[in-house]
Amino acid sequence: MQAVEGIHHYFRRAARIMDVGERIETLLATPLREVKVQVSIELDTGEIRTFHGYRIQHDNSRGPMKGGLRYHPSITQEECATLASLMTWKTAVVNLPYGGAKGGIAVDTTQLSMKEVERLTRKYVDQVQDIIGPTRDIAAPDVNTNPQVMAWIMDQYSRYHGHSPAVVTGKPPELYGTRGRDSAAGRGLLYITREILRDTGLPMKGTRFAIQGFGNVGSHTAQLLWQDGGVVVAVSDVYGGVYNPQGLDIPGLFEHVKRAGTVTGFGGGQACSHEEVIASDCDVLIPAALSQALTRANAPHVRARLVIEAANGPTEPEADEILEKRGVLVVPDILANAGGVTVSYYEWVQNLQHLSWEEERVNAELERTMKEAYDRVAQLARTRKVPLRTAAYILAIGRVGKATVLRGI
Ligand SMILES: NC(=O)C1=CN([C@@H]2O[C@H](COP(=O)(O)OP(=O)(O)OC[C@H]3O[C@@H](n4cnc5c(N)ncnc54)[C@H](OP(=O)(O)O)[C@@H]3O)[C@@H](O)[C@H]2O)C=CC1
Ligand SMILES: O=C(O)CCC(=O)C(=O)O
Repeated sequence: MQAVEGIHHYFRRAARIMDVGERIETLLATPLREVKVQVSIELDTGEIRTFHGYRIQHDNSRGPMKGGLRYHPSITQEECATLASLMTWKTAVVNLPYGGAKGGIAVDTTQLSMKEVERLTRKYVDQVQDIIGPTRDIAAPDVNTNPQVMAWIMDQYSRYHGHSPAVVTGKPPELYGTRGRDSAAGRGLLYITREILRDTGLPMKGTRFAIQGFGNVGSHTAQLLWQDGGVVVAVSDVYGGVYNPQGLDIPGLFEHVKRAGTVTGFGGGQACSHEEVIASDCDVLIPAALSQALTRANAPHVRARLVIEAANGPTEPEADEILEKRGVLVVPDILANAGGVTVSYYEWVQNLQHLSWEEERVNAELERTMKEAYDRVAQLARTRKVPLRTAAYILAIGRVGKATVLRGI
């Protein structure tokens, strides 16, 4: 089953338990707007190259639409639409006054120079500037985009509409970005991990984590869990993985990645494959790369007691079922990785109010928001006797559905 269908499956399962009816189900599942644009740039060689860009706006009943921008060769309009819907449910789970959106460009940025990525980003903004905006749709980083890309988005949009820092979040702190956004998704995941470990009776100290993906989310997650007493036994990136049953030296690994650009070849552990990371002997598995990491083929081999979804859509429904039957508890993406968009919200609030918060305040607000969301989801899971994922969707669909009805269809 495709990632796209998988996420719709989770939505439909919860909507049917709630008995929202077929018409409301269709309304909530259908994006408000899907935009596909041509993004043509001149390469450094003078050659013209054309890429496809997307921005999908899923729902705005609870506020302006919000979601990241992904640069990846395999991104499609359908995948963007699914990820946009995931943003609607995620912002609702953490009760932010936002809807959901997602965008992307089908491009392999490893083949482009920085100047070319800048031209690509600015051209994309030229093509979507009339449908985004601080009160309409606010972009943010996702796979292969970063604070520099966000700065170009802000600059290009401002050329059309005047100074507009609030059109995008995840900007560099020197240019209206908030303190704490870079590590926010990992930090939010840390707060959720503390809660779930407490509920399952595992202490943080000594608990063994395996993390797939060592980008923004995966690397901050590894560092924060390690600082909190966790033992990170395996990590991987696109080139492969590294494993040490005694725990990887995380500061040493960071040094290595800075030099080598990959976790592979790190001397503090043994090389392992992607699948060996998934099946590694650990207590908690954290997929923090792309969707569909956990499939019906590898789910039977997962040895962790807990899966905490840092990536969006990493677990196929068949894998989800297998994990549930095997008693592996899954903390869903729309709760576990919501720290990123939560701190994006704080950045937007600061931009609108011309304020700059201290990092302590950002982290304290994030902790409160994540704990509150966890409590609501865990309580719903207990009372409804459903998995955490279904409970999170029930909470989100309830909030979005109510806002939709109150506003009037
Ligand atoms: N950035 C954010 O604020 C948020 C991101 N997310 C989600 O988290 C996930 C990761 O995003 P982010 O960290 O921002 O992205 P990055 O681009 O920063 O990092 C992605 C990481 O995944 C690795 N990777 C890619 N393919 C594979 C693979 N097949 N096996 C193992 N590792 C792989 C990459 O390796 P390499 O470096 O070698 O290319 C890189 O380490 C995505 O699903 C994203 O949607 C969710 C919430 C917020
Ligand atoms: O920070 C944001 O606005 C959204 C981040 C994102 O794309 C995500 O949570 O998947």
